[in-house]
This record gives sequence, structure tokens and C-alpha cells, in this order.
Amino acid sequence: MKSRPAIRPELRDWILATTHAGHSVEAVLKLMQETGYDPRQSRSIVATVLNIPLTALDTHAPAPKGQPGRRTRHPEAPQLAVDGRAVDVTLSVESPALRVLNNLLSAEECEALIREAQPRLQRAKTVDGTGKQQIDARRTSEGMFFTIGESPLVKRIEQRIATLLSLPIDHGEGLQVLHYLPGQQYEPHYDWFDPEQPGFAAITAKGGQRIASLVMYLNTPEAGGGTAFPEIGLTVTALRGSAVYFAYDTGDAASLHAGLPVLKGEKWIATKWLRERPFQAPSRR
Ligand SMILES: O=C(O)CCC(=O)C(=O)O
Ligand SMILES: [Fe+2]
Repeated sequence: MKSRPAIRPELRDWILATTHAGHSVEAVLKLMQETGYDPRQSRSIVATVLNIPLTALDTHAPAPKGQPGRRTRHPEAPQLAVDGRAVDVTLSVESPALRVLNNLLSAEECEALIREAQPRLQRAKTVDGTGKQQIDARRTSEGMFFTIGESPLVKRIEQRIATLLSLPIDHGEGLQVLHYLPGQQYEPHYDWFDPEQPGFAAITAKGGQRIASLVMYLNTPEAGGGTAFPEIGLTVTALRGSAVYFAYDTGDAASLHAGLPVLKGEKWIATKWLRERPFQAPSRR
């Protein structure tokens, strides 16, 4: 997870004009390096401007091992029957592939999940460049992780997500529950792991890269607390029982998102991150 690089408008225009004029991406990167950009910075900028995965430009990307990486199936509007429920697809975006899903969880399931999570809440952490978990001023909520299949309720929700997205349960990380109070937020970030970070190999050794996220709203904050996608000017309202699903490739700048500050009341969410390969669930934290 990292912040988006700031790109000067003249540089953005030059990259677009040069590639549109028929010059290769390699030629653009070479010219940038000749004018003083370091190789890593220039790859990141070009990937962002051209909206292509960073790995496509990364000559050092490790070859995928074992089984090929999988992708999620994007739920299709208007409605899906999952696990005996009618889940409404109320909004669809193409880039990033994003869906707003209503009625994914019942009010009882939301309440029960909060009850199971509450006694284990701790200040939420982020993963730093070396793969270590750390307290981070950008993420001020409290949270906890369930292990895969930890309780009958967790199992039921995991099975529902697996059916909804056509991806085996073992490709999911343990469900994370987060609790935000007024003023608390999660500043803009990506959920995919940055291959340029030294900890990338360790973080993705099991399960590979993240490919999609599902943020489920367990209550309705009185004000604030939506999930914003600043690159596409979208804010999803936090509504109990509904969810926002979004999928991405590595380096996808359009998947930038934030948990907006809660203004009044509180906010509870459960996040499921999906991986391209089977993921060994972490033990209780
Ligand atoms: O709180 C939100 O709405 C977003 C949460 C999020 O981005 C995450 O858990 O990765
Ligand atoms: Fe996120």
C-alpha cells in the first residue's frame, strides 16, 4: 500500500503525447532516465499516466510460480441469487471494475459479526515496505482479523463471498473488521502490494498479489464514513448490509480509495481481500 505519486501536468502531457506519437514505453522510460528520473520513479509515473499495471513495466518482476493467478468474477447487474439471498447490484463502474452490492448481509448478520469482533479490537495497522505490520497515522480506526472459517457466521459469509465472486474460499485473507469513531478515517491508498517495495516478495510469497477487495458495511454511520474513489469522483455510501467490491491489477491507479472520516455516529466494516492464489490464513492477531 502506498501513496499515489504526484505528477506534474507537463510531464503527464509529454508522456501521453510521446506514446501517442508512436514511441515505445521503453523509449519514454529511457528519455526520462536521461533527464534525471530514477528508473523506479519513472516506471511508477508512466504506469500511472498510461493506467497500466506497474508489473508490465517491471523488468525484474518475479515469474509467477506454481498455479496461474486467478481473477474474481465481477457480479453482474441487476441481481444475483447467492446463498438463498437476492443481492442487488445497484452501481457498476468499468475502470476500476467496481460494483455496489445491496443486501449482501442481513441486519442480524451485521450485528452478530460486530458482537464477535468487538472484544478483540485493537488499533488497526498497515503493512510497511518491509512487510512488517505497523501503527500508521493514516489509519486511525480499530480492527481485528478473524481466521478463515473461525466461526459458523464467518464461514457462512466466506462461502457467500466465494460464490458471489466465483473464487475459492482459500484465496481470501481472513475477514478484517474495522471500527471508526468520529474523526477516524483511512486515508487514500491502494490495496494491491507495490512490487517496488522491499517486502513485496515476503508479503506475496503465500497467496500472491491481491486482486480485489470487498468492503462490507455493518452499520450506517449517522454522517460521513463513505468509501471514496477520488480518481473517478465516486463516494459509496456506508449502508448496513451493503458492500463495495472492486478489482484491480498491480499498479492500477484508478483503484485509489479512502475510508472518509466519520462525522457523526460510528462506522463498522468487514473487509475481505482476495488473492490470486491460495492464501495461508494468518493466525489470530
Ligand atoms: O473504510 C473504508 O471505507 C475503506 C476500508 C479500506 O479501504 C480497507 O480496509 O482497505
Ligand atoms: Fe483499502
